[in-house]
Amino acid sequence: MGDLLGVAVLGAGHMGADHIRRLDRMVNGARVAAVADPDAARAKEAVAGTEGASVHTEAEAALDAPGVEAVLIASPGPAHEEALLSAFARGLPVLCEKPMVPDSAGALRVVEAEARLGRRLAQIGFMRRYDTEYRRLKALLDDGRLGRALMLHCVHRNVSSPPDFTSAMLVNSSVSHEIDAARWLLGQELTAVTVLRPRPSAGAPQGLLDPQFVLFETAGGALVDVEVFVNCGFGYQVRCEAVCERGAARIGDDRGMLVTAGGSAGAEVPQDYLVRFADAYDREVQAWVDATRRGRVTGPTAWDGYAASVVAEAGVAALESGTRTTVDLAALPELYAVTGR
Ligand SMILES: NC(=O)c1ccc[n+]([C@@H]2O[C@H](COP(=O)([O-])OP(=O)(O)OC[C@H]3O[C@@H](n4cnc5c(N)ncnc54)[C@H](O)[C@@H]3O)[C@@H](O)[C@H]2O)c1
Ligand SMILES: O[C@H]1[C@H](O)[C@@H](O)[C@H](O)[C@@H](O)[C@H]1O
Repeated sequence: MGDLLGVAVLGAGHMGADHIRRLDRMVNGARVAAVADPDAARAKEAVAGTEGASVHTEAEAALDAPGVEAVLIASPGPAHEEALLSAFARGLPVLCEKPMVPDSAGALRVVEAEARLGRRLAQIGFMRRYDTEYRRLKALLDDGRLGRALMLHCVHRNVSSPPDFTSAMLVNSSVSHEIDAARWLLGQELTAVTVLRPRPSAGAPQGLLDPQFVLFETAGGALVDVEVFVNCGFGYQVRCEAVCERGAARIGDDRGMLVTAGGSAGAEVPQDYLVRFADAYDREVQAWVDATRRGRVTGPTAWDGYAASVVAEAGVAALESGTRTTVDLAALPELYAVTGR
């Protein structure tokens, strides 16, 4: 390994371009060695000002480019399985954006491929685990002061959804974060899901079932509810309140700069995830680079990515059928039992 970890970034869209900037300017110990995007112009624009990065239209070409020692996958979810398996075949450590693989059969193939290697190579991009407020909530729940957690009340609002966003994606793209956060905060698997929906907002694109109300049951008897509203129009808001036996704790209240002017006072509300979770993404990528340089893999596992896909798939089935749907996970491979969550 050189002085700086050479990273190939696959996908130079919203997230990919932000991660390229982060690797180039924010994170210590890494450099962008190659970028792949079928849209070459987008890839070139994303690396403008970045020294020494080769540009490719094929992911495989970027993985084989000189100086590549690790991979950051930021292509759309359906492209992740092939990219992960290609990285595994080359023994390259990977940071893969969520969802790891949107369909659970593909996600299981990734888990099985890594289990066959007998060592972890993948960290999954559930960045909320690196957010300061989420980490404080996790520490509070773990120390037991409030007793057992009984319920999580979650809110996940986006200003607007991208043009190709579907009703299923409210569950398998947006709520995938709450699925992972709930599993992590509670240390329990999610076992069943029900999705209710009020009348769609007039502010949502025609035909999009937005908002939705998602209710999860957990193996330990807790309940997790999520209001997901991806065309709320007013701000990017992610909240979570844990209700425990001896107290409650809430994170995600908008406590940005308070502006007083013209006879009123108001807090700023972030407009997107790149602002709200900027620090979390920085810490996530720095932790990945640091661990990779030490020959280690930490953070959310491929099993966590698989579990999120299975729960999300049950959620989409529940949305479509209007009925409570149970979650059926495969057996946990030894690799993840040992590395734990
Ligand atoms: N962690 C988060 O909060 C967060 C936020 C946004 C997006 N994401 C995830 O990041 C990923 C990318 O999302 P986005 O919003 O940047 O999408 P995007 O559409 O803005 O960008 C995706 C890019 O990937 C390119 N691409 C398509 N197929 C490819 C392939 N096979 N190999 C390489 N590049 C390919 C596209 O041309 C496009 O430039 C998705 O998995 C998404 O769910 C995560
Ligand atoms: O892909 C994005 C991303 O994961 C964001 O964090 C989430 O808020 C959005 O709803 C989702 O569409």
